[in-house]
Amino acid sequence: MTVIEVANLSKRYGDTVAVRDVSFAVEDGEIFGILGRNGAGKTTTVECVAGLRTPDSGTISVLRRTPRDPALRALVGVQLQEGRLQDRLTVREALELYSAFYPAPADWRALAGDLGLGDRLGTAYGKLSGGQKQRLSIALALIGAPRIAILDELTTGLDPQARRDTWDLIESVRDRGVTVVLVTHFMAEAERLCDRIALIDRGTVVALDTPAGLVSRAGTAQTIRFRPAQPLDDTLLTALPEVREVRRRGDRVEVVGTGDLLHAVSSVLAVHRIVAADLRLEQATLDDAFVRLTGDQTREGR
Ligand SMILES: Nc1ncnc2c1ncn2[C@@H]1O[C@H](COP(=O)(O)OP(=O)(O)OP(=O)(O)O)[C@@H](O)[C@H]1O
Repeated sequence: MTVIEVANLSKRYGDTVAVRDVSFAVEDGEIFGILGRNGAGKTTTVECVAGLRTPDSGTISVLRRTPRDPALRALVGVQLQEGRLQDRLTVREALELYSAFYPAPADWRALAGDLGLGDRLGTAYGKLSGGQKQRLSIALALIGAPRIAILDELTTGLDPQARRDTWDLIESVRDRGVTVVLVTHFMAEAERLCDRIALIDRGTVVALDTPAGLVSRAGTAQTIRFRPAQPLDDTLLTALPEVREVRRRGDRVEVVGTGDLLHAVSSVLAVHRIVAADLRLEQATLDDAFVRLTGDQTREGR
């Protein structure tokens, strides 16, 4: 079931075109990534979806309603980049305050416990670590027991461990049955978490696919290395549409190709009863795909 549908969304600020003709659909229960470098138009897109900005053109439907429908307030939890709280507000006060906004809020004590904030209820926001602030902002996005959570640049500024903890949290949010829209400029984050990704560049969607789909769509080469235990005729491999090149390095074979290369090569080896020893696959990453699909030479904004 589609829970968010964005069709031909455009938005400009004065002379700056922030978003141009963006379309995508988010399915129930998925983690949907909006990935792009700084200034690509990600925040503008999700702010329109959250009803915080008015598009210049295009249509948006969220749970079959228009974004500003008051009924959505309890159904969509939003954690936006500038969601800072007052430094002196404690975790407990913030949670109580926010739960008062909703008709049927989640149990904030349980939520704080689930998010590892149970022992921080009396701590002032200004005294929390970066990771704890992020946990609190996730808790506040979930306090209304929403069906959709929109999380924008959640892990920016966190150290690698706190970032990984936050990834686990996002997965646990999805496991509660909440659909997650995740805005990020971190490739590794999108690759690890997202079921599907809309890759946004200069205000437009340049590709929309699974992480693996984006990698193979970019046509970035992968390499398989192995040592055949029986004699191998290279033409068996070069005949495969997935294979671009077969190289020999001593007793090792290197197969360069695209698509589902590993499956294609291992099927041929199995048919000819050739055992591949020390088999290694060097996979292209989403990082490589990003560079290809956006034509980004500077590799900025990763
Ligand atoms: N309120 C605003 N007024 C004028 N220009 C804006 C405003 N908000 C965003 N922009 C511009 O619109 C473009 C898209 O910005 P947006 O914040 O949507 O991108 P983003 O992909 O979320 O980037 P970031 O990750 O840096 O937040 C940028 O060129 C930005 O400078």
